[in-house]
Formats: sequence, C-alpha cells, structure tokens
Amino acid sequence: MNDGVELAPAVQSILDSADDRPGGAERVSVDARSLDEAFAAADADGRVPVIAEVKPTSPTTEGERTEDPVALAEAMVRGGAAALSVLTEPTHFGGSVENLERVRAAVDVPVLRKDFLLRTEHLDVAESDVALLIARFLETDEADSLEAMHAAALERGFQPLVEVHTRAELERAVSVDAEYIGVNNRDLAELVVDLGTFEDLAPHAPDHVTLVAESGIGNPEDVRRMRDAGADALLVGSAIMADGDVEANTRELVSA
Ligand SMILES: O=P(O)(O)OC[C@@H](O)[C@@H](O)c1c[nH]c2ccccc12
Repeated sequence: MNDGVELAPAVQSILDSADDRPGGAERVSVDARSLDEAFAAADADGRVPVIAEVKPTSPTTEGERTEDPVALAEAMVRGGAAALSVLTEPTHFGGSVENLERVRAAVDVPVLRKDFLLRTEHLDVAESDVALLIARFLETDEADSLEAMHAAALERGFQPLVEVHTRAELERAVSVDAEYIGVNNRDLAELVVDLGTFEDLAPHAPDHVTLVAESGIGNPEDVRRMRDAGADALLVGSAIMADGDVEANTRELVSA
C-alpha cells in the first residue's frame, strides 16, 4: 500500500478495521477550545506544553490500564497537561468515542481525538477540539485525500493536527497549509521509535507552524531534547500511562 513499504501487521489490521467502521450520520459542528491558547497558557506559567494521552493499551504496550478514563484525564490535568488526547480506536487501543465524550465533558482543556480517520464521514462520529489526520494513510485509493480531510476538518470547526513521519509527508502537510503538524517519532511500518525523526524534520517546517513532537518521549531528558529541536508541544502516552501515578508522571514531564 501507498509508498510500497509494508506496514507492521498490527498497523495493517488497524487500518482494515478503521476502513470498516461507519461514519457519522450528520455533519458535526464543533466549538473548539483553542490549542494555541492552551499552549500559550502553559508556556506563560513555565509548564512545557504537553498533550497527555489516555491510551488504555496499544500494539506496543504490555498490559492495559483499566481505570476510568475520566479519572486518568483529570489526574493528567492536575499534573499540568495543557491538552489531552483520547484514543477512540476500539479494537487495538482499547479506546471509545464514549471515553472521548466523557473526558471532554469533564475537563476544560482542548481534547484531541486520536484515531485512524480515513474518510470525511469519520470526522462526524464525535466532537473534539482537535482531530488527528495521519498523512501516511490519506493517500490511498480507499481513503480520502489529506487535502479533502484537512478542508473537511476545518469546515466542521476542528483544529486538524496533521501527523507526518517523513520529509515527503511534511511537504504534503505544508502544501495543505496545516497550522498544526505532529512529527511521529514512531515509524508505523516497523513500530520502532527514533527521536532523531523529529530532529531531522523540524528544521524543514515553516516557522508559523505549531510543531508537536509525538511518541517515544519517556523522561525529562527526552522532553528537553525535543524542545531543543524546536517542539512547541509534546504528545506523550506510554510514559504517562505507565505504572504509577498518572498525575506525578505528567508533572515530571511538564516540569522538565
Ligand atoms: O505512547 P507514546 O510513545 O508516548 O506515543 C503517544 C502517541 O504519539 C502515539 O500514541 C501515537 C502517535 N500517532 C498515533 C497514531 C495512532 C495511534 C497512536 C499514535
């Protein structure tokens, strides 16, 4: 599929199930909480802008956290998270639209819907402040184009975060005028993480873009490394969801 590089079997299976999931019946209209303001507020009081991710499990995680997602989300906000990300992918990440809706109702910070959205009608399944659009999966015959998805997300009031992993994907994100670009340090073909990915791509992003470093950020040193490379914000899941106190895990990274 797409560039000819085979995807990890887990990722191919995620995409196949995403392709089978129905869209929403009606077009949503979102009154989004500003991501820029949330990041600026964090910066202003000395917190690193972190998007903390409620991810009960994943193909690269052992075990599953079974606490109430709302309790986890509230702990992340207490720990200083500027925004949250909630998995809605049901079959491989233990997520749900219900989790997203409950979390968004419980907190004041912007919430990202983390899923594999392939067609515009998939945007209509749930309201969120930010919608993730993964460039790599929006260039196949089965999916709508990145351009169409980006325009459709804006029309509905979402702040689209375009996820890229290569220079070519970054160029495509820039060509659709993406204001928010996430560089995923995890290669979805092999599921390996390399923080050098962000360092390599960040210098090629235009200055006006808000850049998010995604995946593989495990400790305060990684946070500083990504900030030094130009990350305006960080998206962190596993290190915050790992054993222990989610609030303390969040605070440790936010204070790096
Ligand atoms: O758990 P990590 O390594 O901190 O990564 C979080 C987030 O970046 C990761 O969950 C992610 C990035 N892009 C995705 C696309 C789909 C599902 C998950 C993801």
